[in-house]
Amino acid sequence: MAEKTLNPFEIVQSQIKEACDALGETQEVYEMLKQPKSCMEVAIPVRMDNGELKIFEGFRSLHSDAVGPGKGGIRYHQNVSRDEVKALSAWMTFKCSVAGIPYGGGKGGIIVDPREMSKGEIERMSRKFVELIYPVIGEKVDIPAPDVNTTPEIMGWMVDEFCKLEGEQRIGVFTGKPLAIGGSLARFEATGYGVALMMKEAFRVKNIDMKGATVSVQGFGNVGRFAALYAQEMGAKVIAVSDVSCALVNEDGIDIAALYEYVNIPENKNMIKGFEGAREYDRDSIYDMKVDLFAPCALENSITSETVKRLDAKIVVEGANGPTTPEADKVLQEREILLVPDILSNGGGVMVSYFEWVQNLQGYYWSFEEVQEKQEVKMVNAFNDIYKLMEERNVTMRVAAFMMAIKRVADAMRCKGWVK
Ligand SMILES: NC(=O)C1=CN([C@@H]2O[C@H](COP(=O)(O)OP(=O)(O)OC[C@H]3O[C@@H](n4cnc5c(N)ncnc54)[C@H](OP(=O)(O)O)[C@@H]3O)[C@@H](O)[C@H]2O)C=CC1
Ligand SMILES: O=C(O)CCC(=O)C(=O)O
Repeated sequence: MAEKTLNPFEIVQSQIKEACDALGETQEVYEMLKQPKSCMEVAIPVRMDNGELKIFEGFRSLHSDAVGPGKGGIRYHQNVSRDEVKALSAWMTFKCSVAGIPYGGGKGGIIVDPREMSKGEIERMSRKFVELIYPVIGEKVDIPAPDVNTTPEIMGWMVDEFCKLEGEQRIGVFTGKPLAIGGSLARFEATGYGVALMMKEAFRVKNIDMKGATVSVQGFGNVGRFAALYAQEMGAKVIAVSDVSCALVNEDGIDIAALYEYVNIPENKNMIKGFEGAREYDRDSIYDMKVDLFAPCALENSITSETVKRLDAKIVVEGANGPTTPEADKVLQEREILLVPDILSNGGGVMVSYFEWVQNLQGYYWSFEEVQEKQEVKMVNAFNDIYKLMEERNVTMRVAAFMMAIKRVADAMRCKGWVK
């Protein structure tokens, strides 16, 4: 039977409800958290290269600013919707809370397939989007960053546009910027590096030696490729990866560094298809790999009540936001597969975005090693705290992460007198 809903906003609401119930939280807290504080919708006019005027639909949602300014990426994708952006902004609130950084949650998105646009068109659209959401973003208001199909280069255009409107340098308003204009070392690698750190912790608690442990990774974008690279560096054998073009399989381990170079060759269009060091299958074959650990690093609703039947793994570490549906969550729990939830495992990106913002505000910059060391300490501590709570309360790791996150946000709302 098909699942009742794959709407990410309904999914995040059910996750909030479950954690509020487990915490014995008040109805007021649930009511405050179950929807964003605001969600701006904009129509973005863009003059295309052929002279035609096209209007794109965009959103910026601020879920909560109880703990601090909103924080979260901007996504360019044809399947972006208002509900998706609202859900992603809520996950950001809880992710920042789990990471222990002083932010609330925000997220933006434009309904667009950037593959069909020239670089000039993407730049004009990005600048116009900033002009339109200018009233609701700011260094101490809501701080965007990259997400699916958005890059440091795009952040560079956006921060330039914002500073023009502001009339002064306010570079902390966007993170994930190029290094030359205030980006942080180790931000580009941060989300995938964090996913690999969480793989290491999950192997440790499951008593599996990471050296030689088998891993499959869905998605070979910013998150997937660095998760695979660092996992390999930590000793794991990455036997399968996929993107929209195909799945690649090599039981002896794929040479991820070589694949990384391959996708960066311009004629390969950022896709893994055609790489010679592995066999090629259709992209969804990634679900059929027998592995110790599966890392979904693409989009929402990857592990559903259908695809979960195909998984043969002991651990799932979520690199993407919202890759597992609630029904699939239950099946993983019944099968005693350890799931390290997105709001913990992909929190490395926003954590290093926070470090970038701190460096911008103080005008003093750290080394690559310093950033990664700080990231590792914070993420490993968060893993241990959540794992302990999971054991104490006999809940899943996802529920434990939401419980920890919601408690911190609820405490902040109480201190401000917003809820009882
Ligand atoms: N970037 C960041 O810092 C953070 C990102 N995230 C989340 O991680 C996920 C990935 O983001 P990011 O890596 O930045 O995005 P990218 O756009 O860089 O990469 C997305 C990847 O997913 C692939 N993909 C899309 N659909 C499928 C599919 N059906 N099967 C297999 N692969 C697929 C894309 O393939 P192709 O390129 O061929 O289209 C691409 O390789 C998202 O959920 C995002 O919200 C979470 C935290 C931080
Ligand atoms: O780096 C950031 O601020 C946000 C990254 C993001 O969008 C996410 O974690 O989903």
